[in-house]
Amino acid sequence: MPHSYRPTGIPGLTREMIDALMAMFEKASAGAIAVDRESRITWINDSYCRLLGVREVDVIGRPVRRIIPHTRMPEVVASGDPLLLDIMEHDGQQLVVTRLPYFDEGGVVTGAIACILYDDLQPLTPLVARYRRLHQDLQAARKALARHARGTRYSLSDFIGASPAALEVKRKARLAAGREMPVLLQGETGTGKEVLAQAVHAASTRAERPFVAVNVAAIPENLLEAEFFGVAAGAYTGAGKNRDGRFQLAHGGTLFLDEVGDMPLPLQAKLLRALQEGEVESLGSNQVQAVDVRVIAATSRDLGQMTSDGTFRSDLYYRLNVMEIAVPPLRDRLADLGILCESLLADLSDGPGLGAEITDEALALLARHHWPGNIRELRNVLERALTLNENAESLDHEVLAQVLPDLELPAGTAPGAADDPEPGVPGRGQTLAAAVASAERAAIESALAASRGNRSQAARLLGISRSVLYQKLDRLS
Ligand SMILES: Nc1ncnc2c1ncn2[C@@H]1O[C@H](COP(=O)(O)OP(=O)(O)OP(=O)(O)O)[C@@H](O)[C@H]1O
Repeated sequence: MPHSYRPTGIPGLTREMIDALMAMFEKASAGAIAVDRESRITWINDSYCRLLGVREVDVIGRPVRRIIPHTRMPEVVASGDPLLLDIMEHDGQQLVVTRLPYFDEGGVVTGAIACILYDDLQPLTPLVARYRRLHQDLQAARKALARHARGTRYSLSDFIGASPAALEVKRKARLAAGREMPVLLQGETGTGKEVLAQAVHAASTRAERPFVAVNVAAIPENLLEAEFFGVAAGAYTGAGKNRDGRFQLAHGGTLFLDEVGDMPLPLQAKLLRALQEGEVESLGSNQVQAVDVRVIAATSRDLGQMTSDGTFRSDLYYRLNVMEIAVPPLRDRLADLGILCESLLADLSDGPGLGAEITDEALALLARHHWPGNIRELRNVLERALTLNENAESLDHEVLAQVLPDLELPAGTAPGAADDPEPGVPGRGQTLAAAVASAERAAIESALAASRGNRSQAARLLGISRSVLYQKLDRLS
């Protein structure tokens, strides 16, 4: 066997030094053993003999592996490197061991010594438990980082709900994740379409690739094409270099087309071509680029009706609608109100078990609201209630009655309303910015309620463009 050398200048332990340490090993360890350069046993103490169930005379001179099959002493002899801490299995028992090589005067490995630090892992339980916890935290942090890197925050467990309607949505989402087909998510604003799109991506084989979201309604019409397909250098004044569109950015991954029903007809034709051919052409370029993109589209509008009206291409509709997931409005799954509130309150207070609970009367009050803004609106309502009720342990119906837009509640159901500010009217002690934000929020929610969640109509009622309404909704969520 080739013998290892200690690099010159770095003294190793000599047999003499080991002999001096032997007495300590004898006493402190649950067993100690030494081997020569051929990994034959040269010395073994009584406690190790007892542990192995052998007699010293029977093992001296024998290859150590014959007596202790899982020992790594031969490795230490061969490499000259110590194995300071290791767990070795022997006869179903786990032993914590340390192994050190020793050297002659010339720095050549002449053997190794091993001793058992613990023959019972019990004293190490707190350490092992701590290690496990740290390991789990590390895994969770790695996952969160990976999600962040690929642009998703949600997985399927973030779609909260246990009602039959919610379970059906999750079942379909799981099915969609296992296939490559396009998915169309149909549902009102704030029902969780983006949560689902991200969850489908995160559970699909494309999970490690990009997730790129584009809200068609939020982008001014004249910029949509460049946003989707990119711009070639010199395409127009100011286009200094090539700029990738969302399609190119999503290559290999998933493109989430939110509010696809708001796409102008000419762009629908280009989108259809990109999906059919798997290639795109940047604005101002005459070259096509191959793209491999899975599309998940979402809409709050009735695309079927739009195809009959001629405002949405039926060929594109069939292309996108290979698998449809109808996401129910909150009012149709009120059974989920309790767990939704629990989860949203935990989220708003930075962790489960922290923050306020919600009383049964408060839940009953919430169940009477129509929820035009769905879960986004529920989240906002709870957030405002928490602000009003900062130090209380539970949110009761009185607090919630103050923050629910009264439009959607029968008259007289807001106890204490006489003392409260009108919706949209600043409360005492509010800053101007907070008062303006709260008035704006109330106006938007009222408009959404009046238009039953139809955002184009709500934007008209508010006298703003759809894209401005979307920007405001984004800031509110
Ligand atoms: N089932 C759910 N469980 C927990 N949170 C949800 C759920 N659905 C929606 N949310 C929360 O509600 C907010 C709105 O969700 P999301 O953006 O996915 O809705 P959307 O249907 O895409 O809305 P829009 O059509 O207006 O873009 C987010 O804060 C999201 O976390």
